[in-house]
Amino acid sequence: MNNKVKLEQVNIHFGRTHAVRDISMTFPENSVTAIIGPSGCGKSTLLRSMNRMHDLVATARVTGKILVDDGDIYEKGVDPVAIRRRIGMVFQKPNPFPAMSIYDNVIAGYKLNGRVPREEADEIVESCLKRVALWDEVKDRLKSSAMMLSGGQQQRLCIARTIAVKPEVILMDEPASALDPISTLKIEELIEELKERYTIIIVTHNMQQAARVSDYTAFLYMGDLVECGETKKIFTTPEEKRTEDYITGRFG
Ligand SMILES: Nc1ncnc2c1ncn2[C@@H]1O[C@H](COP(=O)(O)OP(=O)(O)OP(=O)(O)O)[C@@H](O)[C@H]1O
Repeated sequence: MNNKVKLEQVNIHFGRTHAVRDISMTFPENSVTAIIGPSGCGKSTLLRSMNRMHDLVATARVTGKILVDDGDIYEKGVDPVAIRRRIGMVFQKPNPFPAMSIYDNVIAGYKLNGRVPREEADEIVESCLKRVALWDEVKDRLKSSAMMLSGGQQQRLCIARTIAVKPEVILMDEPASALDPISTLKIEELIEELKERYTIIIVTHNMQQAARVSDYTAFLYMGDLVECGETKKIFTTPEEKRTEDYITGRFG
């Protein structure tokens, strides 16, 4: 399998805090990789480095290489906005644009490329909403505010907005942790489907969720990558004692 994203000796500092320490690993194309580990171990920090979110944080410093299709996304001259289009992000709390309708939320990012003919926009909205299994629930109220939707529906809308810009990689930061069990299940099923087209990297606190949705798992502890490999192996026969202690609930 092709490696879509490759990290080479990635270090991330916030001022004097060394949040991510010398991490090298790969993320295979069309697969789901879960990043797990106790609170504060650097999961979100690592995830955010993969679409240059730290550019917006004055104290943050990212060193090493982050390669997508072998191109370093931090290389001089690379436009971070173009990177964020290729590498989309879904956050913990659903964040639809509150003043926009359901329809406008889906097409908002795509429209940044320029004017979009009505028919093309209609097609994109319908196909993206179908792909996140929201179409049947909202097709009769596309012009209603996105804030009228439930939390789980809002999160699926945000995923529709993310895929509308045709990303290659989708980063998800605890995408279901603010949702009820049924909405969580829907998001997990959706992740399974999305990996056919995208490379997915998900941060989760929920070990069962990591075991259910991911093909590969990376375990981080205090900024270090302790172990990374096939999810089945990490959860049954991990190499490192710290991994075993964490997944069996002995700490964290
Ligand atoms: N913007 C920031 N400024 C300063 N320090 C930060 C910033 N973001 C993260 N950190 C620090 O980096 C370290 C890693 O934090 P991070 O949020 O990545 O952990 P996490 O594993 O995602 O935790 P959680 O599971 O609780 O969300 C922590 O020590 C945190 O305080």
